[in-house]
Order: sequence, then structure tokens, then C-alpha cells
Amino acid sequence: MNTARLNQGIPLLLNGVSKRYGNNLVLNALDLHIAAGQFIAVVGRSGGGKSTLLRLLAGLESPNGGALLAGNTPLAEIQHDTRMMFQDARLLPWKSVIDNVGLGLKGRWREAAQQALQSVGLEHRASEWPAALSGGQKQRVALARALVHQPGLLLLDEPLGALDALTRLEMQALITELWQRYGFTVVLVTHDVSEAVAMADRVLLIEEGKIGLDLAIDVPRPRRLGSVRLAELEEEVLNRVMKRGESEATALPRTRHA
Ligand SMILES: Nc1ncnc2c1ncn2[C@@H]1O[C@H](COP(=O)(O)OP(=O)(O)OP(=O)(O)O)[C@@H](O)[C@H]1O
Repeated sequence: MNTARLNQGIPLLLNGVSKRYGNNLVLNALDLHIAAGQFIAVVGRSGGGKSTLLRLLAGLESPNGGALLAGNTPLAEIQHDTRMMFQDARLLPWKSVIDNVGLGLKGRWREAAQQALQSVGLEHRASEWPAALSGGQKQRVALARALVHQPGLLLLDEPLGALDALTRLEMQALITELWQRYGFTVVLVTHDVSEAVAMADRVLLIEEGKIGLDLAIDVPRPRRLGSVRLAELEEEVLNRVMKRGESEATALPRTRHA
């Protein structure tokens, strides 16, 4: 991939990061290094701490121990360089599409917002209300609202989870294309292992509060849907998740599905 990158992604360094809620130790002295501009996907069992990790990276929560750094700088000091996207687009219904994208911008914001809308293919819907858009289009607007700030770090919390299969594939391609063009660092939390291996440079599995698996996705881009290597990597991640589940589930009654 030789696409010229427009801005620099943020490198991330997590040193012994712990997070607990009461007696529940969700992240246990987690160490992690992410290079500038890398695309990371985080998978793991429900309740394993994926969203907690993302909220810590976003500065929405503080760790109970350890440090989160961007290079040598505490991540909290450059939080303005971070944007987040969720499963729901969280658009303001009383503002037009372009006003949603330009929220918080000053000066010649309209031009920048229009450009961001163009990069997600929705420049022709700028003056409409969010209610007039489909779920996939709303997520495109949410993506434009993140891009307009030229983030160094884009945090994605299951942003495609509510979309139908085809729209989901289109959004995967769009996010990957924009990441290649702009060069920000991405941390994507997803339940969909095939999505994780199709999009990311590295897939991380969170297990018992630590990184249980750190798998490099050695498949050149653009990636071909249905590639044998992607399927092998997907199986490797799934086997790892299921193996852990099997040993946990031995004491539980088994239900067989036809
Ligand atoms: N604000 C909170 N207060 C108390 N417990 C919390 C809070 N947020 C998360 N937890 C707990 O921390 C654990 C990890 O939650 P988290 O949402 O990070 O998991 P997850 O891997 O993203 O799960 P899922 O895949 O189901 O979204 C869970 O046991 C959850 O109940």
C-alpha cells in the first residue's frame, strides 16, 4: 500500500494498565504497543473488557493503575486528537446533516464539513435532517463528523454492528479506504472475527484482562473477500476463543444445536 498519507497517526503505549469496577478486575496490568497509523481490531468474549479498553483510550475513564501514552506524552494531554464512533450514530436530530458534521468547528467550517461529507459519499444530503437517512447513511455522517477533525486516533466501538450484511461490507471498505488515505491510528472493537481479520493489521484478543492473542494479519491490501489466508486467520482466532470457552464450559450443561 503506497497511498500518500495526509496526516500522522498517534502511536500508543499502554504500560501495566489496570481497570477495576468494585471487585471486578477487568483489565489486569495490560501491556500494549501500537505503532503510529496501525489498524488494530480488538475481539474477545462478551464482558471481557473491549469497550473498557476503548473508553480508557478515549479518556472517558481513568485507569486504576499503569499509564497510557502517545509516544512520550500522556494520552490524556492529546485527547483533542482522538475521535470515537459507536454502534448508533448519535446525530442531533434537530440539526441538518452538515450542521451535525460541523458541530464544534469554528471559522470556515462549512467547507471542511462539506469535504468530509464528500469523502463518505454524502455531499448531496448535506441539508437534510438525520431522520431522512438510512442506518448506514447515518453511520457515514458519524464517520464524516469524526474525520472533519483530522483525528490522529479513531476509536470504533462496534460501529457496524447494527447494519445489514451488505451495508456492513461497504462500510468496512469505506473505513479502510479512509484510513489508508488519512493515516490515523485505528482501534476497532468488533464481535465479528471475519470483520477483524478483513480490516486490521493486527487482531488482539482480550482474555482475562490481558492480551491473550496478538495476531498479525499478513495479507496484502486490497484484500480479497473470501481469501483462503483470511479464512485461516479467522479460524485461528475463533479456535483460540472457543478453546478457552470449552474449558470454562465443562461444568455447564451442553445444548446441541441442529
Ligand atoms: N461503568 C461500569 N460499572 C461497573 N461495571 C462495569 C462498568 N462498565 C463495564 N463494567 C463491567 O466490566 C466488564 C467489561 O465490560 P466491557 O463493556 O468492557 O466488556 P466488552 O468486552 O466490551 O463486552 P461486550 O462484548 O458484551 O460489549 C463487564 O463485566 C462489565 O459488567
